Amino acid sequence: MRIAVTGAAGRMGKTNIEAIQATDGLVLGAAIVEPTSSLIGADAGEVANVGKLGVEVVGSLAQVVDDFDVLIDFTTPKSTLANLALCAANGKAMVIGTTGLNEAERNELNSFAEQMPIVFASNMSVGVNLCFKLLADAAKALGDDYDVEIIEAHHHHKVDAPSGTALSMGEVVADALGRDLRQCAVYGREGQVGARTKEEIGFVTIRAGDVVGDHTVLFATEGERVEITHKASSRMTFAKGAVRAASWLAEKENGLYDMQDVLNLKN
Ligand SMILES: NC(=O)C1=CN([C@@H]2O[C@H](COP(=O)(O)OP(=O)(O)OC[C@H]3O[C@@H](n4cnc5c(N)ncnc54)[C@H](OP(=O)(O)O)[C@@H]3O)[C@@H](O)[C@H]2O)C=CC1
Ligand SMILES: O=C(O)C1=N[C@H](C(=O)O)C[C@H](O)C1
Repeated sequence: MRIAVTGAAGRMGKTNIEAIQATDGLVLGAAIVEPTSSLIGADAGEVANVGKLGVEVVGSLAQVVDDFDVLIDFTTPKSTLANLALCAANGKAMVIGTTGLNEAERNELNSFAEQMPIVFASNMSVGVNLCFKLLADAAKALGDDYDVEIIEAHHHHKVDAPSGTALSMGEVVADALGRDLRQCAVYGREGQVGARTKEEIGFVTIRAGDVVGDHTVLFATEGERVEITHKASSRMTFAKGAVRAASWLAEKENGLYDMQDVLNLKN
């Protein structure tokens, strides 16, 4: 299977190329960077520090549309939507890890899934996807007596907040408790905000140094606290998930899938 990687010079793009290179049955078909990038023409393997791969970095996905079967895209919401349009028009599948999409952008992504198979997940790691399951169980067992707060930490380059994973965790917990996250989320607190309401789900964002990605969901009541924590120490955990999703997508029907589908964690 031939895989294309957009954002090929980014933190995840480079790691995805490394993971493709290390996976039997997958080959890098194309590597795409921004049209203004000085890396256009370079060897994609050299950009990703895995040695020459004989794939020239290009500045436009349209230019290489015949060179791949599945696109792995970890870029920006605007770039992801443009790439979706091109892949839908050309019968390609996509694995999308981009976070920070607003509601309208999410809806647009969802509608592309009628025309093509898509795996879209805020976090491709096995551990976080297991945590989603544990969180639903914990929220159902603990119920409304426990305050829920979600704390996430990432490196100082990250541009969206809260992280996509923190928001997904919030959605899982809110669903399990019969709440609508859009109504009960509280993003940071400052000043005379008043006492906490029972319903709210609070989000705390830390941006510092080179933290790859830490997430904790805290359930607290009088007398005890339960914390479910995941810590990523290497981006390779996300890249391995992305290439696993790309292989899994082969022969899949059009539709929107997530990593729970890929990992068979839904039951
Ligand atoms: N789902 C998951 O498991 C994970 C998701 N992520 C998400 O992935 C995204 C990327 O993260 P990260 O790699 O750290 O970010 P980076 O900024 O390192 O990489 C993004 C890359 O996309 C490139 N890009 C932007 N627009 C275009 C375009 N129009 N065409 C081609 N390339 C483009 C950027 O190029 P330039 O630098 O030239 O602007 C950059 O190289 C984020 O949304 C992040 O939250 C990250 C890790 C795991
Ligand atoms: O930007 C990152 O780095 C990460 N982004 C994803 C998110 O927003 O949840 C996943 C991971 O935590 C790393």
